[in-house]
Amino acid sequence: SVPTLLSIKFEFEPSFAYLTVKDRLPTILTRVIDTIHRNKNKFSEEYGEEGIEAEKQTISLLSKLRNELQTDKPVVTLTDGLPDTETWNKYLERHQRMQGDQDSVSWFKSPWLYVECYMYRRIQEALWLNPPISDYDVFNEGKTQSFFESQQAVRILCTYLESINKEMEKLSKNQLFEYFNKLLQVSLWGNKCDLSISAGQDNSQKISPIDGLSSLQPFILVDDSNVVWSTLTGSQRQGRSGETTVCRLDIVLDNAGFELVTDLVFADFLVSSGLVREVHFHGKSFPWFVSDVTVNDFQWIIQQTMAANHRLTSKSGARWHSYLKEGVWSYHDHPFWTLPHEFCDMAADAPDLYATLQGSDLVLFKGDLNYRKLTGDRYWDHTVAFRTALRGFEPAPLCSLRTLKGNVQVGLRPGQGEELSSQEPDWMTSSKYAVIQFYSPKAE
Ligand SMILES: O=P(O)(O)OC[C@H]1O[C@](O)(CO)[C@@H](O)[C@@H]1O
Ligand SMILES: [Mg+2]
Repeated sequence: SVPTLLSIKFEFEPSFAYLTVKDRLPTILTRVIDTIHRNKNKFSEEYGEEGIEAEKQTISLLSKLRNELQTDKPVVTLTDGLPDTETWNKYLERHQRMQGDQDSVSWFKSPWLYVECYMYRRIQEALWLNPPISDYDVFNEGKTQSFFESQQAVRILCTYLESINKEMEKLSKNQLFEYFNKLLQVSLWGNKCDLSISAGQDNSQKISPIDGLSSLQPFILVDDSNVVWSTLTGSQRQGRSGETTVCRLDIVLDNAGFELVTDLVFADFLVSSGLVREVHFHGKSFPWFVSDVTVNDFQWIIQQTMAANHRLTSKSGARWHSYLKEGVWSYHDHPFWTLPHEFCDMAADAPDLYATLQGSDLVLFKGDLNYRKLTGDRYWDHTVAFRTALRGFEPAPLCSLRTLKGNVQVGLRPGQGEELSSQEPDWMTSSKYAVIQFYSPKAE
Protein backbone atom coordinates (compact mmCIF):
# COMPACT_ATOMS: atom_id res chain seq x y z
CA SER A 1 0.00 0.00 0.00
CA VAL A 2 1.06 3.62 -0.58
CA PRO A 3 2.42 5.27 2.59
CA THR A 4 1.02 8.59 3.78
CA LEU A 5 2.34 11.99 2.80
CA LEU A 6 5.03 13.56 4.99
CA SER A 7 3.15 15.80 7.38
CA ILE A 8 4.49 18.35 9.83
CA LYS A 9 3.33 17.03 13.20
CA PHE A 10 3.15 13.34 12.39
CA GLU A 11 5.83 11.33 14.08
CA PHE A 12 7.97 13.22 16.44
CA GLU A 13 8.77 16.84 17.03
CA PRO A 14 10.91 18.51 16.00
CA SER A 15 10.95 16.84 12.58
CA PHE A 16 12.77 18.62 9.72
CA ALA A 17 9.31 19.37 8.29
CA TYR A 18 8.21 20.88 11.60
CA LEU A 19 11.35 23.02 11.92
CA THR A 20 10.97 24.10 8.29
CA VAL A 21 7.44 25.45 8.84
CA LYS A 22 8.09 26.75 12.37
CA ASP A 23 11.44 28.47 11.76
CA ARG A 24 12.73 28.59 8.18
CA LEU A 25 9.55 29.61 6.34
CA PRO A 26 8.83 32.58 8.68
CA THR A 27 12.49 33.63 8.30
CA ILE A 28 12.18 33.49 4.52
CA LEU A 29 8.94 35.54 4.70
CA THR A 30 10.56 38.16 6.95
CA ARG A 31 13.42 38.46 4.46
CA VAL A 32 10.88 38.93 1.63
CA ILE A 33 9.06 41.67 3.56
CA ASP A 34 12.38 43.35 4.36
CA THR A 35 13.51 43.19 0.73
CA ILE A 36 10.30 44.83 -0.50
CA HIS A 37 10.55 47.54 2.17
CA ARG A 38 14.19 48.24 1.35
CA ASN A 39 13.16 48.79 -2.28
CA LYS A 40 10.41 51.30 -1.35
CA ASN A 41 12.27 54.22 -2.96
CA LYS A 42 12.92 52.22 -6.11
CA PHE A 43 9.18 51.55 -6.45
CA SER A 44 8.23 55.17 -5.81
CA GLU A 45 10.85 56.37 -8.35
CA GLU A 46 9.59 53.92 -10.96
CA TYR A 47 5.85 54.08 -10.30
CA GLY A 48 5.24 57.16 -8.11
CA GLU A 49 2.28 57.08 -5.67
CA GLU A 50 1.07 53.79 -7.13
CA GLY A 51 4.42 52.20 -6.33
CA ILE A 52 4.34 53.37 -2.72
CA GLU A 53 0.77 52.13 -2.29
CA ALA A 54 1.63 48.77 -3.88
CA GLU A 55 4.61 48.36 -1.53
CA LYS A 56 2.41 49.07 1.51
CA GLN A 57 -0.39 46.71 0.40
CA THR A 58 2.02 43.90 -0.49
CA ILE A 59 3.77 44.12 2.87
CA SER A 60 0.48 44.03 4.74
CA LEU A 61 -0.61 40.90 2.80
CA LEU A 62 2.75 39.22 3.51
CA SER A 63 2.62 40.15 7.20
CA LYS A 64 -0.87 38.65 7.35
CA LEU A 65 0.47 35.51 5.63
CA ARG A 66 3.33 35.21 8.16
CA ASN A 67 0.85 35.61 11.02
CA GLU A 68 -1.46 32.92 9.58
CA LEU A 69 1.55 30.58 9.32
CA GLN A 70 2.92 31.25 12.79
CA THR A 71 -0.49 30.89 14.46
CA ASP A 72 -1.39 27.72 12.54
CA LYS A 73 -4.44 29.26 10.88
CA PRO A 74 -6.44 27.28 8.30
CA VAL A 75 -5.09 27.45 4.74
CA VAL A 76 -7.32 29.77 2.68
CA THR A 77 -8.27 29.92 -1.01
CA LEU A 78 -6.33 32.08 -3.49
CA THR A 79 -8.08 35.18 -4.81
CA ASP A 80 -5.87 36.46 -7.64
CA GLY A 81 -7.77 34.78 -10.50
CA LEU A 82 -4.74 33.52 -12.41
CA PRO A 83 -4.67 30.41 -14.68
CA ASP A 84 -3.56 28.14 -11.83
CA THR A 85 -5.73 29.71 -9.09
CA GLU A 86 -8.59 27.30 -9.53
CA THR A 87 -6.23 24.32 -9.54
CA TRP A 88 -4.83 25.47 -6.18
CA ASN A 89 -8.31 26.01 -4.71
CA LYS A 90 -9.52 22.63 -5.95
CA TYR A 91 -6.42 21.03 -4.39
CA LEU A 92 -7.30 22.68 -1.07
CA GLU A 93 -10.90 21.46 -1.34
CA ARG A 94 -9.57 17.93 -1.96
CA HIS A 95 -7.49 18.08 1.23
CA GLN A 96 -10.36 19.58 3.24
CA ARG A 97 -12.62 16.75 2.07
CA MET A 98 -9.93 14.16 2.95
CA GLN A 99 -9.41 15.67 6.40
CA GLY A 100 -13.10 16.02 7.07
CA ASP A 101 -13.70 19.76 7.63
CA GLN A 102 -12.87 23.22 6.38
CA ASP A 103 -10.56 24.32 9.20
CA SER A 104 -8.64 21.08 9.55
CA VAL A 105 -6.26 21.99 6.74
CA SER A 106 -3.98 24.37 8.60
CA TRP A 107 -0.29 25.24 8.29
CA PHE A 108 0.89 22.68 10.86
CA LYS A 109 -1.77 20.04 10.20
CA SER A 110 -1.22 19.53 6.46
CA PRO A 111 1.18 17.70 4.16
CA TRP A 112 4.57 19.45 4.29
CA LEU A 113 5.00 19.53 0.50
CA TYR A 114 1.62 21.23 0.14
CA VAL A 115 2.04 24.06 2.66
CA GLU A 116 5.63 24.81 1.61
CA CYS A 117 4.58 25.14 -2.05
CA TYR A 118 1.45 27.06 -0.98
CA MET A 119 3.58 29.66 0.87
CA TYR A 120 5.55 30.50 -2.30
CA ARG A 121 2.28 30.75 -4.27
CA ARG A 122 0.82 33.10 -1.63
CA ILE A 123 3.92 35.31 -1.84
CA GLN A 124 3.25 35.56 -5.57
CA GLU A 125 -0.44 36.32 -4.93
CA ALA A 126 0.52 39.25 -2.70
CA LEU A 127 2.61 40.71 -5.53
CA TRP A 128 0.18 39.88 -8.34
CA LEU A 129 -2.60 41.66 -6.45
CA ASN A 130 -0.45 44.80 -6.42
CA PRO A 131 0.50 45.93 -9.94
CA PRO A 132 2.81 47.68 -10.77
CA ILE A 133 5.19 45.59 -8.68
CA SER A 134 3.62 42.26 -9.76
CA ASP A 135 6.71 41.08 -11.61
CA TYR A 136 9.17 42.09 -8.93
CA ASP A 137 11.38 39.07 -8.06
CA VAL A 138 11.67 39.17 -4.25
CA PHE A 139 14.48 36.58 -4.37
CA ASN A 140 16.54 38.22 -7.12
CA GLU A 141 19.08 39.87 -4.80
CA GLY A 142 19.91 36.56 -3.12
CA LYS A 143 20.23 34.71 -6.42
CA THR A 144 22.49 37.30 -8.06
CA GLN A 145 24.60 37.62 -4.92
CA SER A 146 25.14 33.85 -4.70
CA PHE A 147 26.25 33.88 -8.38
CA PHE A 148 28.77 36.64 -7.81
CA GLU A 149 30.10 34.92 -4.70
CA SER A 150 30.69 31.76 -6.73
CA GLN A 151 32.80 33.54 -9.38
CA GLN A 152 36.04 31.74 -8.55
CA ALA A 153 34.33 28.36 -8.87
CA VAL A 154 32.64 29.44 -12.13
CA ARG A 155 36.03 30.36 -13.64
CA ILE A 156 37.59 27.06 -12.58
CA LEU A 157 34.70 25.16 -14.14
CA CYS A 158 34.72 27.06 -17.46
CA THR A 159 38.52 26.73 -17.68
CA TYR A 160 38.14 22.99 -17.17
CA LEU A 161 35.41 22.81 -19.83
CA GLU A 162 37.47 24.75 -22.39
CA SER A 163 40.44 22.47 -21.79
CA ILE A 164 38.22 19.44 -22.55
CA ASN A 165 36.78 21.09 -25.69
CA LYS A 166 40.30 21.78 -26.93
CA GLU A 167 41.16 18.06 -27.00
CA MET A 168 37.64 16.75 -27.72
CA GLU A 169 38.47 15.30 -31.16
CA LYS A 170 41.36 13.25 -29.78
CA LEU A 171 39.55 11.84 -26.74
CA SER A 172 39.04 8.09 -26.44
CA LYS A 173 35.68 6.70 -25.30
CA ASN A 174 37.14 6.02 -21.84
CA GLN A 175 38.44 9.56 -21.52
CA LEU A 176 35.02 10.83 -22.63
CA PHE A 177 33.42 8.63 -19.96
CA GLU A 178 35.80 10.06 -17.30
CA TYR A 179 34.89 13.63 -18.15
CA PHE A 180 31.19 12.70 -18.35
CA ASN A 181 31.37 11.29 -14.82
CA LYS A 182 33.20 14.27 -13.43
CA LEU A 183 30.83 16.85 -14.89
CA LEU A 184 27.77 14.80 -13.90
CA GLN A 185 29.04 14.84 -10.30
CA VAL A 186 29.81 18.57 -10.47
CA SER A 187 26.17 19.14 -11.48
CA LEU A 188 25.06 16.82 -8.66
CA TRP A 189 27.00 18.61 -5.92
CA GLY A 190 26.05 21.98 -7.40
CA ASN A 191 22.67 21.20 -5.82
CA LYS A 192 24.11 21.91 -2.39
CA CYS A 193 23.79 25.61 -3.24
CA ASP A 194 20.06 26.15 -2.69
CA LEU A 195 18.93 29.24 -0.78
CA SER A 196 15.77 27.67 0.66
CA ILE A 197 17.58 25.35 3.05
CA SER A 198 19.74 28.28 4.16
CA ALA A 199 16.63 30.45 4.54
CA GLY A 200 18.16 32.95 2.12
CA GLN A 201 21.56 33.07 3.82
CA ASP A 202 24.64 32.89 1.52
CA ASN A 203 25.09 29.30 0.33
CA SER A 204 27.41 29.90 -2.65
CA GLN A 205 30.15 27.58 -3.92
CA LYS A 206 33.44 28.37 -2.16
CA ILE A 207 35.62 25.31 -2.84
CA SER A 208 36.96 24.16 -6.25
CA PRO A 209 34.15 22.13 -7.84
CA ILE A 210 36.59 19.68 -9.50
CA ASP A 211 39.28 18.98 -6.91
CA GLY A 212 36.74 18.06 -4.22
CA LEU A 213 34.94 15.37 -6.25
CA SER A 214 36.87 12.27 -5.19
CA SER A 215 36.52 13.13 -1.49
CA LEU A 216 32.75 13.44 -2.03
CA GLN A 217 32.41 10.07 -3.83
CA PRO A 218 31.72 8.05 -0.62
CA PHE A 219 28.66 10.25 0.07
CA ILE A 220 26.87 9.19 -3.12
CA LEU A 221 24.41 6.62 -1.69
CA VAL A 222 22.99 5.46 -5.06
CA ASP A 223 25.18 5.83 -8.16
CA ASP A 224 23.51 4.91 -11.46
CA SER A 225 25.89 7.06 -13.55
CA ASN A 226 26.89 4.01 -15.62
CA VAL A 227 23.29 3.45 -16.74
CA VAL A 228 22.95 7.15 -17.56
CA TRP A 229 26.09 6.84 -19.73
CA SER A 230 24.80 3.75 -21.55
CA THR A 231 21.43 5.42 -22.09
CA LEU A 232 23.17 8.38 -23.76
CA THR A 233 25.66 6.32 -25.77
CA GLY A 234 22.91 3.78 -26.60
CA SER A 235 20.81 6.52 -28.20
CA GLN A 236 23.86 7.94 -30.00
CA ARG A 237 24.77 4.60 -31.59
CA GLN A 238 21.44 4.65 -33.55
CA GLY A 239 22.40 8.15 -34.76
CA ARG A 240 25.79 7.06 -36.05
CA SER A 241 24.17 4.59 -38.45
CA GLY A 242 22.73 7.50 -40.35
CA GLU A 243 19.33 7.76 -38.61
CA THR A 244 18.89 11.30 -37.20
CA THR A 245 17.61 10.19 -33.80
CA VAL A 246 20.61 11.19 -31.68
CA CYS A 247 19.73 11.86 -28.10
CA ARG A 248 17.44 14.59 -26.82
CA LEU A 249 18.14 15.46 -23.19
CA ASP A 250 15.71 17.32 -20.91
CA ILE A 251 16.94 18.93 -17.70
CA VAL A 252 14.31 19.87 -15.10
CA LEU A 253 16.30 22.64 -13.43
CA ASP A 254 16.50 23.54 -9.78
CA ASN A 255 18.55 26.44 -8.37
CA ALA A 256 19.99 29.52 -10.06
CA GLY A 257 23.50 30.78 -9.29
CA PHE A 258 26.34 28.25 -9.25
CA GLU A 259 24.08 25.20 -9.62
CA LEU A 260 22.71 26.47 -12.93
CA VAL A 261 26.27 27.03 -14.19
CA THR A 262 27.11 23.40 -13.37
CA ASP A 263 24.03 22.29 -15.37
CA LEU A 264 24.96 24.48 -18.37
CA VAL A 265 28.57 23.21 -18.32
CA PHE A 266 27.35 19.59 -18.24
CA ALA A 267 24.85 20.23 -21.06
CA ASP A 268 27.56 21.97 -23.10
CA PHE A 269 29.94 19.02 -22.69
CA LEU A 270 27.21 16.58 -23.83
CA VAL A 271 26.54 18.62 -26.98
CA SER A 272 30.21 19.34 -27.78
CA SER A 273 31.07 15.64 -27.40
CA GLY A 274 28.22 14.63 -29.74
CA LEU A 275 26.52 12.53 -27.05
CA VAL A 276 23.47 14.77 -27.21
CA ARG A 277 21.90 16.60 -30.17
CA GLU A 278 19.58 18.95 -28.23
CA VAL A 279 18.90 20.00 -24.66
CA HIS A 280 15.54 21.23 -23.35
CA PHE A 281 15.77 23.11 -20.03
CA HIS A 282 12.68 23.36 -17.79
CA GLY A 283 12.35 26.18 -15.26
CA LYS A 284 9.73 27.79 -13.04
CA SER A 285 7.06 30.25 -14.18
CA PHE A 286 7.63 32.54 -11.19
CA PRO A 287 10.15 32.95 -8.32
CA TRP A 288 10.00 29.72 -6.30
CA PHE A 289 11.68 28.16 -3.27
CA VAL A 290 13.97 31.20 -2.97
CA SER A 291 16.53 30.15 -5.57
CA ASP A 292 14.80 28.09 -8.30
CA VAL A 293 15.51 29.15 -11.90
CA THR A 294 13.08 31.40 -13.76
CA VAL A 295 13.46 32.56 -17.40
CA ASN A 296 14.98 35.84 -16.17
CA ASP A 297 17.61 33.96 -14.12
CA PHE A 298 18.41 31.70 -17.09
CA GLN A 299 18.94 34.57 -19.51
CA TRP A 300 20.75 36.71 -16.92
CA ILE A 301 23.31 34.04 -16.05
CA ILE A 302 24.16 33.43 -19.72
CA GLN A 303 24.55 37.17 -20.27
CA GLN A 304 26.73 37.48 -17.15
CA THR A 305 28.91 34.58 -18.29
CA MET A 306 29.27 36.10 -21.75
CA ALA A 307 30.25 39.43 -20.22
CA ALA A 308 32.69 37.94 -17.68
CA ASN A 309 36.14 39.58 -17.63
CA HIS A 310 37.68 36.12 -17.80
CA ARG A 311 38.41 34.95 -21.33
CA LEU A 312 37.49 31.27 -20.93
CA THR A 313 34.32 32.02 -18.95
CA SER A 314 33.08 34.46 -21.59
CA LYS A 315 34.02 31.94 -24.31
CA SER A 316 31.73 29.38 -22.66
CA GLY A 317 28.99 32.00 -22.30
CA ALA A 318 29.21 32.91 -25.98
CA ARG A 319 28.84 29.27 -27.00
CA TRP A 320 25.80 28.88 -24.72
CA HIS A 321 24.28 31.96 -26.32
CA SER A 322 24.79 30.47 -29.79
CA TYR A 323 23.26 27.15 -28.74
CA LEU A 324 20.10 29.05 -27.75
CA LYS A 325 20.06 31.04 -30.97
CA GLU A 326 20.53 27.87 -33.08
CA GLY A 327 17.88 25.94 -31.13
CA VAL A 328 20.32 23.31 -29.89
CA TRP A 329 19.30 24.50 -26.44
CA SER A 330 15.79 25.70 -25.55
CA TYR A 331 14.23 26.98 -22.31
CA HIS A 332 10.69 26.07 -21.25
CA ASP A 333 8.45 26.66 -18.24
CA HIS A 334 5.06 25.18 -17.35
CA PRO A 335 2.64 26.02 -14.47
CA PHE A 336 2.74 22.37 -13.31
CA TRP A 337 6.26 22.81 -11.90
CA THR A 338 4.94 25.41 -9.42
CA LEU A 339 2.01 23.34 -8.14
CA PRO A 340 2.13 21.07 -5.05
CA HIS A 341 1.32 18.01 -7.16
CA GLU A 342 3.23 14.77 -7.10
CA PHE A 343 4.67 13.94 -10.53
CA CYS A 344 2.55 10.77 -10.71
CA ASP A 345 -0.36 13.21 -11.19
CA MET A 346 1.28 14.88 -14.24
CA ALA A 347 -0.22 12.60 -16.90
CA ALA A 348 -3.73 13.45 -15.66
CA ASP A 349 -3.26 17.08 -14.55
CA ALA A 350 -0.75 18.30 -17.20
CA PRO A 351 -1.01 15.88 -20.15
CA ASP A 352 0.73 18.40 -22.47
CA LEU A 353 3.80 18.52 -20.25
CA TYR A 354 3.80 14.71 -19.86
CA ALA A 355 3.69 14.37 -23.66
CA THR A 356 6.58 16.84 -23.95
CA LEU A 357 8.73 14.72 -21.63
CA GLN A 358 7.75 11.56 -23.54
CA GLY A 359 9.64 13.06 -26.50
CA SER A 360 12.89 12.92 -24.56
CA ASP A 361 15.58 10.21 -24.48
CA LEU A 362 16.61 11.14 -20.95
CA VAL A 363 15.13 13.50 -18.34
CA LEU A 364 17.39 14.74 -15.54
CA PHE A 365 15.62 16.01 -12.41
CA LYS A 366 17.76 18.35 -10.34
CA GLY A 367 17.46 18.71 -6.63
CA ASP A 368 15.55 17.85 -3.52
CA LEU A 369 12.12 19.31 -4.22
CA ASN A 370 11.94 17.45 -7.55
CA TYR A 371 12.89 14.25 -5.70
CA ARG A 372 10.15 14.85 -3.14
CA LYS A 373 7.66 15.26 -6.02
CA LEU A 374 9.03 12.21 -7.91
CA THR A 375 8.48 10.05 -4.81
CA GLY A 376 5.32 11.83 -3.65
CA ASP A 377 7.06 13.06 -0.46
CA ARG A 378 5.80 9.97 1.40
CA TYR A 379 7.00 7.74 4.27
CA TRP A 380 8.45 5.07 1.96
CA ASP A 381 10.73 2.43 3.46
CA HIS A 382 14.29 3.15 2.28
CA THR A 383 14.51 -0.19 0.46
CA VAL A 384 11.40 0.38 -1.66
CA ALA A 385 12.28 0.42 -5.38
CA PHE A 386 12.56 3.84 -7.05
CA ARG A 387 10.09 2.61 -9.66
CA THR A 388 7.50 1.82 -6.96
CA ALA A 389 7.82 5.30 -5.45
CA LEU A 390 7.37 6.87 -8.91
CA ARG A 391 3.85 5.37 -8.94
CA GLY A 392 3.52 5.23 -12.71
CA PHE A 393 5.39 8.46 -13.50
CA GLU A 394 7.51 7.14 -16.38
CA PRO A 395 7.41 9.49 -19.39
CA ALA A 396 10.96 8.53 -20.43
CA PRO A 397 14.23 7.25 -18.97
CA LEU A 398 14.83 9.57 -16.04
CA CYS A 399 17.47 10.28 -13.42
CA SER A 400 17.42 12.28 -10.23
CA LEU A 401 20.56 14.24 -9.32
CA ARG A 402 19.84 15.19 -5.71
CA THR A 403 21.59 16.14 -2.53
CA LEU A 404 19.49 14.91 0.40
CA LYS A 405 17.66 17.80 2.10
CA GLY A 406 14.28 16.22 2.91
CA ASN A 407 13.01 13.17 4.80
CA VAL A 408 12.42 10.77 1.90
CA GLN A 409 14.91 8.38 0.30
CA VAL A 410 14.17 5.12 -1.56
CA GLY A 411 16.13 2.51 -3.53
CA LEU A 412 18.73 1.87 -0.79
CA ARG A 413 20.27 -1.49 0.06
CA PRO A 414 18.79 -3.36 3.06
CA GLY A 415 20.31 -1.91 6.25
CA GLN A 416 21.93 1.08 4.48
CA GLY A 417 19.41 3.58 5.89
CA GLU A 418 19.56 2.16 9.39
CA GLU A 419 23.35 2.26 9.36
CA LEU A 420 23.31 5.94 8.34
CA SER A 421 20.68 6.79 10.96
CA SER A 422 22.81 5.19 13.66
CA GLN A 423 25.80 7.31 12.64
CA GLU A 424 24.11 10.59 11.63
CA PRO A 425 20.45 11.26 12.57
CA ASP A 426 20.25 14.16 10.05
CA TRP A 427 21.74 12.22 7.10
CA MET A 428 18.60 12.86 5.02
CA THR A 429 18.51 16.63 5.56
CA SER A 430 22.12 17.83 5.82
CA SER A 431 22.81 17.86 2.02
CA LYS A 432 26.00 15.92 2.87
CA TYR A 433 24.71 12.85 1.01
CA ALA A 434 23.47 12.57 -2.55
CA VAL A 435 21.99 10.19 -5.13
CA ILE A 436 22.29 9.65 -8.88
CA GLN A 437 19.11 7.57 -9.17
CA PHE A 438 17.94 6.28 -12.56
CA TYR A 439 14.81 4.55 -13.86
CA SER A 440 13.83 3.60 -17.38
CA PRO A 441 10.40 2.33 -18.41
CA LYS A 442 12.19 0.89 -21.47
CA ALA A 443 14.30 -1.34 -19.19
CA GLU A 444 11.16 -3.07 -17.78
O1 LIG B 1 16.63 23.39 -4.14
P1 LIG B 1 16.26 22.03 -3.69
O2 LIG B 1 17.37 21.06 -3.84
O3 LIG B 1 15.02 21.53 -4.35
O4 LIG B 1 15.99 22.07 -2.12
C1 LIG B 1 14.85 22.62 -1.61
C2 LIG B 1 14.93 22.61 -0.13
O5 LIG B 1 13.80 23.14 0.37
C3 LIG B 1 13.10 22.18 1.10
O6 LIG B 1 11.83 22.23 0.66
C4 LIG B 1 13.17 22.45 2.54
O7 LIG B 1 12.69 23.70 2.77
C5 LIG B 1 13.68 20.86 0.84
O8 LIG B 1 13.10 20.24 -0.18
C6 LIG B 1 15.00 21.27 0.45
O9 LIG B 1 15.62 21.35 1.61
MG1 LIG C 1 15.56 24.75 -5.26
